[in-house]
Amino acid sequence: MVLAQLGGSISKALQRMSNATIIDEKVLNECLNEITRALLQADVQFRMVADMQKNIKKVVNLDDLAAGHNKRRIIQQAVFNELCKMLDPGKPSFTPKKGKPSVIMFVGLQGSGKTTTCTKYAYYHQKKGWKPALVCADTFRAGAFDQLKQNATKAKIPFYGSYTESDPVKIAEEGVERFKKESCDLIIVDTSGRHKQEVALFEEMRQVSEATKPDLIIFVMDSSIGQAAFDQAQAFKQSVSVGAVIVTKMDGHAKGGGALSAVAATKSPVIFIGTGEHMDEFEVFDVKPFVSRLLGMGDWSGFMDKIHEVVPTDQQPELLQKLTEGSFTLRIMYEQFQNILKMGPIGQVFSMIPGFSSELMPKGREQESQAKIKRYMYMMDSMTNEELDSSNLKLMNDSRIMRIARGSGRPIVEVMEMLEEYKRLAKVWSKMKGLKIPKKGEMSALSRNINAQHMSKVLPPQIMKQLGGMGGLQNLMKQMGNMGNPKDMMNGLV
Ligand SMILES: Nc1nc2c(ncn2[C@@H]2O[C@H](COP(=O)(O)OP(=O)(O)OP(=O)(O)O)[C@@H](O)[C@H]2O)c(=O)[nH]1
Repeated sequence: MVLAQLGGSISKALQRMSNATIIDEKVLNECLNEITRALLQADVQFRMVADMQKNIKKVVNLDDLAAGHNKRRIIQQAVFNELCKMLDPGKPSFTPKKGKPSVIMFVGLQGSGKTTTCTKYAYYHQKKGWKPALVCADTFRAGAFDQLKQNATKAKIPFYGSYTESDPVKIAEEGVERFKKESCDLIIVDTSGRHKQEVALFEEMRQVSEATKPDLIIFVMDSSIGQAAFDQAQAFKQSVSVGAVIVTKMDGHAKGGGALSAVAATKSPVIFIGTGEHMDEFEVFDVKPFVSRLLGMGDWSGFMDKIHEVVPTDQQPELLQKLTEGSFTLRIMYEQFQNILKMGPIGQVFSMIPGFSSELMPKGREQESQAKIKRYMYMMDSMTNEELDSSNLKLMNDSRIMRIARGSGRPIVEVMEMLEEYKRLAKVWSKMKGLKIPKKGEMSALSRNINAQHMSKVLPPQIMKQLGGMGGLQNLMKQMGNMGNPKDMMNGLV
């Protein structure tokens, strides 16, 4: 994975520092120098690295460190924040609205993966119910139109282009106009790839932009781009108003630091990343989880943030009590997963089991979700009885998490995800006040003790609507009567 080496080097530097008995200025400097070297070796721009070092020094107060605070955590947090800052311009990009026509123009260097990414972007939105269309305004590269046509046909997305017209501005204008008339809500314009020295091509890009008045210009960038990245990206930004970035080929082994610099140069957020050549190898990008993974922290900060959200003693005493009483343990979650897998992928039923709502089993993605549940179960297979029977997440310290990841052969971030899921479920269950929580092999207790009031609290609103509100739910539960397990609950539904 791109940037993995950089992440590894930074983590090592932090580890070495935290092994020191006393963290004084010398130790901190050594650590920061090591991080600086790693960033430079990964092709991050010098000025950015220097700024980052200065900023970290500003926020890390050595007196605090001497007072026995968790040094590693403080410095790690500062490094984490700086890396996030590098990738996060602090303002979101334009977000198109379904049903309302938006023109999205793609620009980027030759071979950056622009044409592929245009189709991935269209396909991603099409799956979510949008009506996308593709316009090929790349008249520079022979074969560009054929490539777009082929991709678009495969994904059943309407496209527009020409074999004879050589003016990209004309094609772009015509295409946009046509798809607006056809009520497409996402009109994607692919332009020719260019290099910053190609003045004429930059001028052409400006003209396409002026003619089509895009709502958003996306700069597509190959993650393997090296030191030249910053200047290249800046050249694009200066010519047209780039509003978002997509980084491609994140599945490769390139150093990737250049991509970090280029993102900073455009001052625009990364919105997606490309992770392969196939149409669906495309992911929404989030800065914090990305940097966490980069530093080998898992999504630790998000996880801790959420724990604090969920378990602050003063704000949610009831939840804390539930969690610490052991009412919903990881073992119970494991058993619930077993039940789900036994039942097979039958969408709607999952919403009938408290907490196992559409979030875990999104409709249409049951197979994928099943695989995820299985992975969670492998991880739980690597847990000790103490861990499975405890509902105190504080028990799950770094070394336990690492051990579970190693034992199950899964990345740390997935263990964090699984614990995150547990936390979500524990939260839902805590709302089931007064309900007898099923013990091992006692799933039937759930359906005997549950009442419509409890159920309505945990069912997603759309399911409640489908059931006909509270009245419908009460009827359904009456019908279910003494049915002993969730499978029977399902029979009442389908
Ligand atoms: N591994 C991998 N390959 C990718 C990814 N995105 C694109 N590619 C490949 O990169 C190559 C170039 O992609 P194109 O889409 O043709 O690039 P382009 O930027 O449109 O090229 P120009 O029109 O010359 O500017 C193709 O072989 C793609 O399959 C990705 O996320 N991962």
